[in-house]
Amino acid sequence: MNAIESFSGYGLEAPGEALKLPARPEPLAMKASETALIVVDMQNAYSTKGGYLDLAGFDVSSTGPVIEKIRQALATAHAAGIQVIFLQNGWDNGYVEAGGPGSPNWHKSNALKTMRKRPELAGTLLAKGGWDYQLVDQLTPQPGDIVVPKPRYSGFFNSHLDSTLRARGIRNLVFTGIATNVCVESTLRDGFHLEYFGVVLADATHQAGPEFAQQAALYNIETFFGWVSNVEDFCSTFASAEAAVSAL
Ligand SMILES: NC(=O)N/C=C\C(=O)O
Repeated sequence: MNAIESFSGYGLEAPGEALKLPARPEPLAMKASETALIVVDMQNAYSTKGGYLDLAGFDVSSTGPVIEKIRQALATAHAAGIQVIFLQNGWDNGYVEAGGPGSPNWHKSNALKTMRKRPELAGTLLAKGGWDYQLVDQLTPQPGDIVVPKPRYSGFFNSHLDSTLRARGIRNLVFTGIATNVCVESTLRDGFHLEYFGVVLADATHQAGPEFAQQAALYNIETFFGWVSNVEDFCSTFASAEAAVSAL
């Protein structure tokens, strides 16, 4: 019996059968009705040439397969009745939400730093309404999906993510998106401290920076904050929930 199997719930029994997702360091039992698929920041900024990460000098040349893996995970989540949540990172076009010099974000954000270094880019990176901020065309939210804007790396800060999840009785968060070592890991870590069970689908994520950053993030998650699985196992595990939903 793993940690989740021994948990008795909120007092209200969530519908559906608990399925066992193969994961490291051990399988995880989850009900589709208590699970959300979180798609982290799949915006032009993070996965498209000419977007913020590319302009700031990060390699985005191998994000294509990640988009495809996320599409597969989304198809399974939709069919299985798993709530899909898209996180979308950025700020108002006046950058008030980014914080001024009194905020560490103003000093550390490579988007803000890149715009300060290259004034011709001012107002273009991660600004609401702009191309850079938009979700990539291949991953358009479907009816019923929820988009949660966020102004910091962690999806739990200055956002409605926590209340959105709690209101739906969701306690398992399945993570995909970019970047594994920044917004994915930050959100999963904060989720851990808020008592959510976080699992990352490694092949549906990509790091910002060298490959060792991906490995380090996955190591941290597997060892300290959550679980690591992959898209194939996610899809085959929830195929039976899919069958149950289509039989309704
Ligand atoms: N989505 C992310 O992981 N973002 C990483 C860096 C940034 O937003 O500056």
